[in-house]
Amino acid sequence: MTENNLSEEKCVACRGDAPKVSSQEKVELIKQIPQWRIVEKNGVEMLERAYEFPDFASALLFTERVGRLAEQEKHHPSLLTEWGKVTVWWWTHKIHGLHRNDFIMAAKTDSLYQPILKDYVES
Ligand SMILES: C[C@H](O)[C@H](O)[C@H]1CNC2=NC(N)=NC(=O)C2=N1
Repeated sequence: MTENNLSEEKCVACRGDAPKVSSQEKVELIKQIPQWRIVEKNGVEMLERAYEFPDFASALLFTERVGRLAEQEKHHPSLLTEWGKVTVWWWTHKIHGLHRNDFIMAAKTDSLYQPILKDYVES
């Protein structure tokens, strides 16, 4: 399996006529982000992952960093921030489904997680 280089990729500007990922692409891409699952909500396929935290402050810090990443990439998630937990959903609004960008953003989101926990342990 290729190294998880998804997190180094950049999102492409996505248009309304952009193709959704194919079933085969989904199989390959989801292998690179094994903690994520593909769910369907209101007929829209999206990527979903819940991250655990020791408290609300660290959950909020992670939320802030995911928000900053979204602004940088001009691609935005749905976020549910609770005490000790942040649930993230990625999908492409314009195509009402999954684009490669969503898998890239999920991989980038994963890379924000460990540094938060590490800082917490060391604090
Ligand atoms: C106008 C603005 O660029 C668009 O609405 C962008 C913003 N962020 C986005 N985020 C996501 N996830 N999907 C989109 O289609 C999208 N479109």
